[in-house]
Parts: sequence; C-alpha cells; structure tokens
Amino acid sequence: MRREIPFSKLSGAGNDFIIMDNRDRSITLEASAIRALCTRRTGIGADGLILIEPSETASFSMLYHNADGLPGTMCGNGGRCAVWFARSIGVQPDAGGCFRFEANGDPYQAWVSGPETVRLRMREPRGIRDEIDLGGQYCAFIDTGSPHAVIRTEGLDAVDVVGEGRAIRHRTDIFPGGTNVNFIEVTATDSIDLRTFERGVEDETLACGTGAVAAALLSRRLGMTSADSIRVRVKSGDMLNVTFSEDMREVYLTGPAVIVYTGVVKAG
Ligand SMILES: N[C@H](CCC[C@H](N)C(=O)O)C(=O)O
Repeated sequence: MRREIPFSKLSGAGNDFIIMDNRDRSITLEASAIRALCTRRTGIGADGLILIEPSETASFSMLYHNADGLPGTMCGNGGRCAVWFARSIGVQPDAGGCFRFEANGDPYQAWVSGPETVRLRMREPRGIRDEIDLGGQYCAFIDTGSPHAVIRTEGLDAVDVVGEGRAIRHRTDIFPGGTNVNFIEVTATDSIDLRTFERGVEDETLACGTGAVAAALLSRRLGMTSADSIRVRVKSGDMLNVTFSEDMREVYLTGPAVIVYTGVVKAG
C-alpha cells in the first residue's frame, strides 16, 4: 500500500542518494518502486536508495539499492552519506567519535572529520588484476566492496564514458557480475581526475566512492602515483581523498556528505 514516507536526499560529492530511516522496519519497497523514486524528472531522482535498518552488531545496517531498484554491492559515497544521515536522526558515535555500521555483511567504521565531511574505513580490497586485455585496450581491476575496472587515459574530458563504459560493463566474459568502469587521468604524483560509468545506474555518475578508492589504489600499485594519500577529483568537480597503508589493507575514503533536502514521498 502506498504510504507517506519521510526521506532525505543527500549528495556525496555529486553521487546522490535517497535515504530513509527504516529502523522500525516499517518500509517495504519493491524494486519497481525504488526505480521510480530514483528516476529523474518523474521521481525524486537519485543514483541509489538507502534504507537505514537495525543491526545486531553495529549502530545500524545500510541497505543500498542502485537506481535500477536492485540491491547493490558496497557504495562508498552512500556509506559516507548514510553516516551523515544517521547522525541527523540521532544515531550517536562511540566515545571515540566512531560510527559503526554494517553493509553487505561487512563491518564499517566512519568518523565526521570536518563540516559535512565523513571519513569511512573501507573493506580490504580483493581480486586485484593488473592487466586485462579487453581487445586492443587494457584495464586493471579491483574489488573495493564493488567491482571496478580502471583505465588510464590522457584527455579525460574527451572520453566517451557512457559508450565505452557501457561496452566494458557488459563484458561478462571477463567480469561475470558486470563491473563499474573508471577512466582516470593522472594530474600529479598524488592526484588523479576520475570519471565513472556505474553499474546499476547504467550511466556516468558525478562521483563514485568505491571507484575513487579503486582508482587511487591501482594508480599507486601500477606506479602512476607515488603517495599514500591521493586526491581524486570527480566529475562534479568535488574532491575525494583516499588514504591507505603500504599493504593497502587499511584504506580510508574522505569527502563531502550533504543533506540537500528532506521531504515526504508517497510510495510503497
Ligand atoms: N556509487 C557507489 C558505487 C555503487 C556500486 C554500484 N554501482 C554497484 O556496482 O553495485 C560508490 O560510491 O561507491
């Protein structure tokens, strides 16, 4: 039954999310309803929809859906926005200022590190592949909570992110579950520019958190950058920061998380 559901719309460096408090588990949304809410012009419009749910092991559980209405894998910007939203509805950090939540069965920790700024400790990366032949073009791959192919370019503005990204996203012969596709341009030994084609949104988004982490880690691993703290400028023009230990097991993503507006929507 359709009912009035309060929500907030958040932007994590331009990656935007509808977030709802479902700690009482009263909200049930079919994939088609989530897709309609995320559709721009006819819905609220967002790259994804997040439900904040109860958790037995942490302060809350983040249930993330892509704009296509289906549950997604980890969303880094969504995680940062979920923490900022949770704080706005009264969720308290521990004595050390740490917010603990779970997502996709993994534990996450986050801290408010500045005004409208959240720092998130990411899961250990997996599945690294340094060089994959796409047929005339090469990419690297890493799973930072979500699967990401990373391609180095020169002249990032001119790249056909949607056309090329979509083709690589569907190379299920190489990436069985599909993949997000990131195009990077190295701008300094500690900075890169990034544009991402997102699986589940099926379009270029203005930012991607797990993609920024993937791009930063692989740029360092493959010798394109040489710092352990990388500035990643995303399509919106915002900066994400990715900091990591030498063995890349400890990885942090930091960037803006802003409540753009709050409202009430009829859905269900
Ligand atoms: N935008 C997200 C990634 C969502 C992952 C999703 N596109 C998928 O592959 O399921 C982020 O900030 O990390």
